[in-house]
Amino acid sequence: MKYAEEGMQYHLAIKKGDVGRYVILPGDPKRCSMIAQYFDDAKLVADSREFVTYTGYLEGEKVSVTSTGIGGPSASIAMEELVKSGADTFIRVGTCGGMDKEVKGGDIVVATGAIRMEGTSKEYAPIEFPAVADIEVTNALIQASKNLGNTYHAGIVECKDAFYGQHEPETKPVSYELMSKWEAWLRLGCKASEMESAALFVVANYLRVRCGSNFLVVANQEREKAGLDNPIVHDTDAAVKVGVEALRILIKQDRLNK
Ligand SMILES: O=P(O)(O)O[C@H]1O[C@H](CO)[C@@H](O)[C@H]1O
Ligand SMILES: O=c1cc[nH]c(=O)[nH]1
Repeated sequence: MKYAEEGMQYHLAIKKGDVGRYVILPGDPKRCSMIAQYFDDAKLVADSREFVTYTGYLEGEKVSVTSTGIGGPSASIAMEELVKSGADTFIRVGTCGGMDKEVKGGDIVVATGAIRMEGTSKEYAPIEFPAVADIEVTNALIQASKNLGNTYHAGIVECKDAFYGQHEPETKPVSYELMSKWEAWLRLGCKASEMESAALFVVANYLRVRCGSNFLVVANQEREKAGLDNPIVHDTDAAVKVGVEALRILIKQDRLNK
């Protein structure tokens, strides 16, 4: 595709050499500078649309952080252009809403797989293909949560395109479908709801790269509905620290396995 100058990626405005093989993927562009603070010698390398990229070092290895924006369409663009620029290992660091009643605001959720109730992954793979996280990245995220003493939950997350379809389903013309599917996801033990992992996991499988996800739980609407205490937490630092620690684990493991 030739929309940009030779070697420059059209949306992210990065080229080969600008990013490391390891990339953290937050949704929110403003989370990038927070994450880059944990890198050594971090530099802003691009700021284009919703895609902000910093590159620095962890354990002496070149690493980057790029925001994906909200939803599968922009997340798939970020992953495609990062892979074209040399990346092969991704950790999404996001926020989510708890679903299972055990999952509380302030906890960490590590996704083992994602429900594909969004549109982007369907333009990559038939619906029978599962959106599954990479096992090495997932194990590193679980180990990182343990190392840092976080309360964490590993399991399936739901991905959808409409944030307000999750939070105000009864107001939508297709409430019957949104509410009955939500009930099924709850009965199946789904941990949390977010928006990008299904697309990222399917695109990662297609591109033969590794991707896992961890999230800060902002709150849990099911706890609220049941009259249980429902802490509301917006500070994503705990999830950022888990993502950075998991990257350190992966870098060391990859060196051993070389
Ligand atoms: O906090 P981020 O990483 O953006 O993740 C979550 O927050 C956004 C919705 O508020 C969606 O992108 C969802 O996946
Ligand atoms: O409830 C939430 C919180 C963050 N992101 C979501 O998609 N849903």
